[in-house]
Amino acid sequence: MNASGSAPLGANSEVGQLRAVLLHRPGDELKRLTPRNNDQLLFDGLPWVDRAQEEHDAFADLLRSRGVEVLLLSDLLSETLGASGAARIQGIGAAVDPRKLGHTLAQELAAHLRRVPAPELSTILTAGMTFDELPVAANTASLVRRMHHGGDFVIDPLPNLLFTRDSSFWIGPRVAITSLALPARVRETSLTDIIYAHHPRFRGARRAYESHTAPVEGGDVLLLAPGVVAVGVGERTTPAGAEALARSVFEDELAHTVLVVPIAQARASMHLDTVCTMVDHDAVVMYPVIQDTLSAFTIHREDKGVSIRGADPFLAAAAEAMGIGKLRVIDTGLDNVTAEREQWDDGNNTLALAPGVVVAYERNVETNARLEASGIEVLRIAGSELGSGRGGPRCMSCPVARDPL
Ligand SMILES: NC(=[NH2+])NCCC[C@H](N)C(=O)O
Repeated sequence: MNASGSAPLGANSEVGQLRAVLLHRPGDELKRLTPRNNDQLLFDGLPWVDRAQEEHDAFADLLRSRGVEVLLLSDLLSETLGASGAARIQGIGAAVDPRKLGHTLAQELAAHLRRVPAPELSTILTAGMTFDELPVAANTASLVRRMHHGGDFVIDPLPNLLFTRDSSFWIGPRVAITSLALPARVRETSLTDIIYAHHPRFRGARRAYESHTAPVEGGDVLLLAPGVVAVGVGERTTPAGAEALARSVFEDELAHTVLVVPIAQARASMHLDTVCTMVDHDAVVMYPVIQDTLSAFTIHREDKGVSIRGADPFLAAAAEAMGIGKLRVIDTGLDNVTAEREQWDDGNNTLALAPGVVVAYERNVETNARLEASGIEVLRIAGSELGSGRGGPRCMSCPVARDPL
C-alpha cells in the first residue's frame, strides 16, 4: 500500500494477486450498433444493452468481492475532463475530424463541445454523436451538414472501449498507451491517454512504448514472467509493432526477453489472448488445435543491441525464457469442434485474480471443467450479451495493480 492507501500501480505478471483493474461498463455506445454497421464496428451481433450491463455489473461485483478495486473508465474520464482543460482540448481534438466534417462544422462542433459539462462530454466522446444530435442551428453554412443523413455519425461511437485490455496495458511500474490497428478503434487511445496523463490517481505514472510508432494492441501482450513478455503478431499487432515494443521495453529495462508469436490473421484469433492465457505462474490454458504448432521468435536483450532466434516451438521457448523446466498447458483434451466453439466464445480468454484462480465465461462448460480438473479455481460469469463483441474476461479488463510475482 502507498500513502493514499491504494496498491502501488503496475504489474509484472499475468497472475500476481490482482489489486486494481480498469473496466468499462458498456453504455450508450453499444446502442449505436445496427445490422448495417456492426461488422465495421467489430461486433458479431447486436447486444441487448441492458442485459450486457447486468452481466458487466456482475463481473465487476465478483472482482470487488475478491478484494479487487474496480476503476470504471467513464468515471475516470469525466473526472479527468472536469479537472483539466488540457484534457478537454485533447479529447475534443481527437474526436472532431475536419477531414470528415469540413472546417466550418468542425469549428462549430469543437466550440460547442468546449462548453459541454464534463459528464456529458464524456458520454459524447464514448458514445459518439449523430448529425441529428448536433446542437448548432440547422441552416449553418456547412455543406457537409446539409448533405449528410441525420443518422450518420459526426463523431463515431467506440463500442470496443469495453475491451480495456487493448487500449492500454501496464508493464512493470509503467503504463503503455497502445497503437490500435483498426479504424473502428483508433480513437480509444486518445481517451486512455488523457486519463493516464491527467487523472490524479495516475499522477507521476511513467509511460512505456512511448513512440507507439507501429500497431501494438494489449490483447497481444502477455507478461509471462517478470522480464519476459510474449507478443502475438497477427491481425492487429504487426511485426514492426512487436519489434518497436521489444526495443522500447529493453531500453526501459522492463524486460530482457520478448517472444514474438505468429498467430492466424483471423477474426477468431484477433489477439494472442484469444488462444492462450495464463492461469498459474507456470501454466496456460490454450486452444488445443494450435498447441503443437504455435511458435515464437525469441528476441533477447544483449549488451549491444539484440539477438533474434527462432522460430522455435512456443512452449519450449517460453519455458526457457521464463527459466522454468516446463510451461504446463492445461490439457482441455477437447474434440476439435467443441474446442473451436469454445475458443470462439472466449473459453481461452481467462483473467487470473491470483495464481490458480481465474474468471471465465460460464458458457464454456467443457474448458472450465478441464481447468477445474487440473486444480484451477474457476469463477464463472455470464457473457451471453457481452460476448457478442468477441471478448472475454481478459479482454474486458486492464490490470492496473497486481502484487509483484
Ligand atoms: N484482447 C482481446 N481479445 N480483445 C477483444 C477485442 C474484440 C473487439 N471486438 C475487436 O475486434 O477488437
